[in-house]
Amino acid sequence: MDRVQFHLDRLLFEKNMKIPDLVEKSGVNKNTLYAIKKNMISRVDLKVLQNICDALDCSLSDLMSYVPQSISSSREGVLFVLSGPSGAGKNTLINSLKQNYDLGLTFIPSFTTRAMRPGEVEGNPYFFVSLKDFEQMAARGEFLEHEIIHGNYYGTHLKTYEKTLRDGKDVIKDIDVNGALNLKKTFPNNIVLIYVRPTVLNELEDRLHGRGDADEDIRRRLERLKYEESLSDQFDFLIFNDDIPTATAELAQIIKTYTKRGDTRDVRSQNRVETTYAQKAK
Ligand SMILES: Nc1ncnc2c1ncn2[C@@H]1O[C@H](COP(=O)(O)OP(=O)(O)OP(=O)(O)O)[C@@H](O)[C@H]1O
Ligand SMILES: Nc1nc2c(ncn2[C@@H]2O[C@H](COP(=O)(O)O)[C@@H](O)[C@H]2O)c(=O)[nH]1
Repeated sequence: MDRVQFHLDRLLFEKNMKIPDLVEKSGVNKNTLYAIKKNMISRVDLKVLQNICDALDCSLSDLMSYVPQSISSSREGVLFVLSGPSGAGKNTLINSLKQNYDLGLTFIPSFTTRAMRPGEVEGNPYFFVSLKDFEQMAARGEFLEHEIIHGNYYGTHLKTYEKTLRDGKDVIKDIDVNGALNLKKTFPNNIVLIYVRPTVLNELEDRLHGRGDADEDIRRRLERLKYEESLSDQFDFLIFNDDIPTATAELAQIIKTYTKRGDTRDVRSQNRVETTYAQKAK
């Protein structure tokens, strides 16, 4: 597996640029850029990296990350990742699962720079840190992956994931689409990616209003919807969260299938469930 991962795809999206724009701005060969974008390059000149970073006005840690062998080869626990548009109900389903099913899942809080919402506390669902502290943690390589989403930073804590999965514990966490797909490269054999959305996407706005989000924040969150939807077919399952108990049951069913005691922990070898609501996305 690729333990060095490039994030050029995301950076281009964020800068609203295409490969030809970057060729022009960086002077780097088109084929090299495509290979980096697809994470299909095994060696690269430092000057090339420098030119790309200059052209995108980003740091090397924005462009690429490194996953240590110790974590990339972990096969112990299974990591269930919920992604999807803001307001889809990912956290609602995780909480509903905790309350209604005893599946022995561990939830690992991420670190974020966003402000606490009413009802949230330190360590649940996040560790809330300043931008400076987050950047220092990122520079020290403490994150398995990190992303800027809706203007805030979010990061998964490498050591905690390493220990929890190595201890054989199954983990559930909501992660944005980029983070989810990056984690799939890190844990190709013991990750299940689940995309959550309401059948009618227009409902998202009402849900976010209902949650108490500010108008400006809602606008920013929904701006990402098209991008998120464009990646949904890369997920293993799609859950339509229209009715919370039904969607929770679908989620529980997927999890039970992958965590049966006595089964191999290599989730690739297990059959996937197909039900009315939880559909294999491809
Ligand atoms: N099936 C549903 N029907 C109606 N409302 C729902 C449903 N599921 C969740 N909600 C409500 O929608 C709002 C957003 O849900 P939630 O915070 O779980 O979304 P999320 O996907 O975790 O969002 P984000 O990505 O912004 O963290 C909450 O107020 C929640 O109560
Ligand atoms: N890439 C990552 N995405 C994360 C992480 N923790 C949460 N998230 C995602 O961020 C958005 C916004 O969350 P909110 O709590 O501010 O509404 C949502 O899509 C989460 O799934 C993380 O560690 N890495």
